[in-house]
Amino acid sequence: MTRDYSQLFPGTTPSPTPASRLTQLGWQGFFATQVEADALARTPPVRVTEVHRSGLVALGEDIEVEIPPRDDLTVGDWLLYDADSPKDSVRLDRKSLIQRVAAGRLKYEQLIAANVDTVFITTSANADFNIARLERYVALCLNAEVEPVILITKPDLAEDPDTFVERASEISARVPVLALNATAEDVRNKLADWAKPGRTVAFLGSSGVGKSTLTNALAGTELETRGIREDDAKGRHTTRHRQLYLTANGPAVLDTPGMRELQLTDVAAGLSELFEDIEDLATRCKFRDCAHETEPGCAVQAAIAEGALDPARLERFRKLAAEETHNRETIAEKRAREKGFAKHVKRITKDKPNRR
Ligand SMILES: Nc1nc2c(ncn2[C@@H]2O[C@H](COP(=O)(O)OP(=O)(O)OP(=O)(O)O)[C@@H](O)[C@H]2O)c(=O)[nH]1
Ligand SMILES: [Zn+2]
Repeated sequence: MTRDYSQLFPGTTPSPTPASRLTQLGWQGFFATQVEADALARTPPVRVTEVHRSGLVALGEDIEVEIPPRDDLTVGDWLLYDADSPKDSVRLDRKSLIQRVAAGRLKYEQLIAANVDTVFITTSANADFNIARLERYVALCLNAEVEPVILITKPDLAEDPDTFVERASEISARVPVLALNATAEDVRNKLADWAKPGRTVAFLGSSGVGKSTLTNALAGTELETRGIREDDAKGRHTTRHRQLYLTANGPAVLDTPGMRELQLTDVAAGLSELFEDIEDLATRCKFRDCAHETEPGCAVQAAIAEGALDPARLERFRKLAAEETHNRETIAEKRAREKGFAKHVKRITKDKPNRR
């Protein structure tokens, strides 16, 4: 089976509507430029749409394949599928990667999703609205190299929806904020700047804020239903959804349980980006190790005194930074332990090649 993938390279005319299966899957120039055309024909690109303990499901232009379990892969990854040896399919470089710290005594990083373009951080214009949580999500997105957009749902039920938009807009000038009724007709139009064919989006937010309603609105009646299947392996009858939905003329929509409970891990870069105003101020403190508390010559406290910095924002920055440091240290300890163990294993399995 040889296919011509040349039309998938950037700079060529886009395929006629409806979008090709690969475009629906979120195939982009970023990935195409990583591979020679003949390699694409030999080992066609497939995208991981589901991860199970028993293996991965991946879809391509006209193939659906299963790949043995690999802990270096996650939903959204692009692979060059090797039909002769599926486990050796090569992963293409990621455009973005969302991770979390798994809960439990031993914290470890868990890959949540790869190659998401836009995360719609979703909250409602009601008691769910919480600036600190929004900041946490924004930092997480920036760190993952994902573009964050804040959506404020249920404006139709709020007395003064504009105040929520104003408050969310203060988080960062580079994060767009939109109020939208998730149950209204114009959802696709309002999200059209980000939710287009060839792109991958996800919704992040608390239960009940409208994530499913928005997902359905984007998918419309064109929701890819072949992904829904029955699983009665445990004698129970539950409907499970594919974790990556394809839409005929819209984006790929990622909907995984893992997206729901995200904590901070290794997001130092995202935090610096989000709180760059405070970091800028801190460079002007008299002492390099200033804790911005009662030190003389503290530029951060001076800004608070002048009313230029909200003390609550400094507090939130401290809390997020402390959480990030704690998570990073716990992971570093665990890695050090694992490394010791890995060395030990390597010594006894010396002749076996190590895939990672
Ligand atoms: N009036 C109004 N109702 C909304 C809006 N957004 C969501 N709802 C309603 O709120 C309820 C919860 O919406 P869901 O889409 O199920 O919320 P969710 O975020 O997917 O919730 P989980 O699946 O628990 O994570 C539904 O009854 C929606 O119709 C909105 O903007 N306006
Ligand atoms: Zn200071």
